[in-house]
Amino acid sequence: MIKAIAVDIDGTLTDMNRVLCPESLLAIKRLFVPVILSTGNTHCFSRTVSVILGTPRIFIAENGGVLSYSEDELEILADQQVCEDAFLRLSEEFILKKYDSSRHKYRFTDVILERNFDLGALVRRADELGLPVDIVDTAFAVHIKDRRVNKGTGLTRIAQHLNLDPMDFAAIGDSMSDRPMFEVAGFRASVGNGRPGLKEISDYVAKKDFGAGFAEIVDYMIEEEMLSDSL
Ligand SMILES: O=C(O)COP(=O)(O)O
Ligand SMILES: [Mg+2]
Repeated sequence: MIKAIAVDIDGTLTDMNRVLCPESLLAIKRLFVPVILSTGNTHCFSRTVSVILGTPRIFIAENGGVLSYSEDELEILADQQVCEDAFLRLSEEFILKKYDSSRHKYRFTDVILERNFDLGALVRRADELGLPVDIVDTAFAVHIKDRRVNKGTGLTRIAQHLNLDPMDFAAIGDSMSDRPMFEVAGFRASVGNGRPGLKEISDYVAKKDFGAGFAEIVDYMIEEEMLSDSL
């Protein structure tokens, strides 16, 4: 039985403009298991989203670099300096622009870039140089992140905190940054707009995109009686 849900924000609960889909809110209201947000966004953004959606203050931010356990308890699990060093090294060869650099001060563990360069070439070069980072494209931004964390390590730690097993979770998402949490969860579902590399390891692929796809997945799990009614 599924005892909790880990859900991505951008491209899963929102549309491509990062606007919340009304279907997402209605679907969250239909759910009777905890909904844990799992996102590449900052902890401040994620916290605000959790307030307006009415989900727990337990969530995964910065792709597992930052975890929140309560209103005021954060855990920082990655080293932003390794990402800054990688950014500087790669900037010697590529014209890279930090995404929304004025708001970068709210990020604790990664560096995010605008998607205005040859991503494949950047990833290859980072590998050649042996930089200790992952470069992940979420379709919204490109993240340079500490290799030691991802949404899967985040989900494993959050599950421990809740006295659950990661297999007790359903994971729902759209991009390759969701793949590590799909690899540890007990049930995985992609929205229709999800990346092929995520869909291929999904147990259920929604026909619909964005929030309508998320709602379709929630309805499927309820109809199939996959959700536990006691935590
Ligand atoms: O931070 C991003 O680039 C995308 O965020 P997401 O993980 O909620 O899709
Ligand atoms: Mg996403």
